[in-house]
Amino acid sequence: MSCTVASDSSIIAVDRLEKTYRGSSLLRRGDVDALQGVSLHAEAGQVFGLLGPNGAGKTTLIKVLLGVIGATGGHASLFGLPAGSSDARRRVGYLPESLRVDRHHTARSALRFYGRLSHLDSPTIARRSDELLDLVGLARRDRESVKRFSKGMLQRLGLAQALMHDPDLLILDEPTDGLDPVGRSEVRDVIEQLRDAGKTIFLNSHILHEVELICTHLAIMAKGKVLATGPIAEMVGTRGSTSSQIMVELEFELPTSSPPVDDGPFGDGSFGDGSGDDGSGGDGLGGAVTRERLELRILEPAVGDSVVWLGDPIAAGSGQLRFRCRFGCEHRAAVDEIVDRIRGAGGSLIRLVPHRHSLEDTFMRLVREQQQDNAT
Ligand SMILES: Nc1ncnc2c1ncn2[C@@H]1O[C@H](COP(=O)(O)OP(=O)(O)OP(=O)(O)O)[C@@H](O)[C@H]1O
Repeated sequence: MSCTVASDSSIIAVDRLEKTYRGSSLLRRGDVDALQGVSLHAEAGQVFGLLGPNGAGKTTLIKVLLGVIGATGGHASLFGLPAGSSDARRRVGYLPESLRVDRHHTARSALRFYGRLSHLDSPTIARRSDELLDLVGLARRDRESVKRFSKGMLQRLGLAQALMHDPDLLILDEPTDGLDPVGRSEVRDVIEQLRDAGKTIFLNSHILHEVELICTHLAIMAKGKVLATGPIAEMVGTRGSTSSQIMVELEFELPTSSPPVDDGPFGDGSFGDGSGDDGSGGDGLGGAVTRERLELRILEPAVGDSVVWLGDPIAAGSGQLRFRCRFGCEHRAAVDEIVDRIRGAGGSLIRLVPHRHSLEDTFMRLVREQQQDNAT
């Protein structure tokens, strides 16, 4: 899944970047390798999320991109220009994790202040302020003291300040952190509008759900390393995912007239023998049903013989038992096989919903694998 080849349209290109914070013998503090060969790239129009647990190196990477600190190895560029150079910096808007706007400001006077910092002239400041206050939903509260603003409103004002000089790239440090659900959704709406307007956005977050909702592309970091990077659909989907497991939710009915497990509806009380010798290819399938319980079992070379679902009917009526189960298997053929067997036993399929892996599944697996690697 790792894909680090920069192209001509790369807005951000990071290549084997390293950053070591030097320790101090006086303070008995050792060196910290915050970035250990980080490579990633973001293209124009992407919303690129940097996801990682505390201490992963996300803020350090953003600081290097903004030129706040220098790298100790590797290379980082924005728009093909060295990260931190004034030409690159001019084309970037930045929203820090907690922007402190002086309490005496109104939203409009704050934007005037930031516009002047960006050396914009007064007519441009007035025009951009109108556009941006409208975009972030503060047009009607523009002359109110920011003292009365909620955290969400302050964050939206922060987005407006980052956009004053109409940058090509927006870098957002934890843009929804500390906001309530309403505030988060409002900030997300603004980011989505910017994405639709074609802005490139690079954001850093440890909120998995937010990243999944907003981002088109992603890098997962832990302990100074990129564990995976690519389009978000690949990170959470089944196709091309680092895990090929398919999660399936299945709802079906079986006739109640079937005898109990020892002499069940699948001939000898079970279906399949799990050996793979039953014409189901390499993926054997086993299962058993009684009036009360149904057991689905899949034998696959990758996972071995395992009971994947064992459960009670969710409803009974008019000669039918209804079951709902959710299970994971490595091969699509196994899903087809289960469906065929249910039909073959006189059952009928009500629903079959393939589930994507959640980003959390992918994230937790990668971080756990890294922890295991470090432990060995
Ligand atoms: N100025 C510094 N001096 C020494 N070590 C530092 C400094 N800044 C960060 N670190 C260390 O570098 C590592 C990466 O920190 P960084 O803040 O980049 O991670 P992060 O992913 O942004 O974490 P968080 O989500 O907690 O902000 C951590 O071990 C941190 O303690």
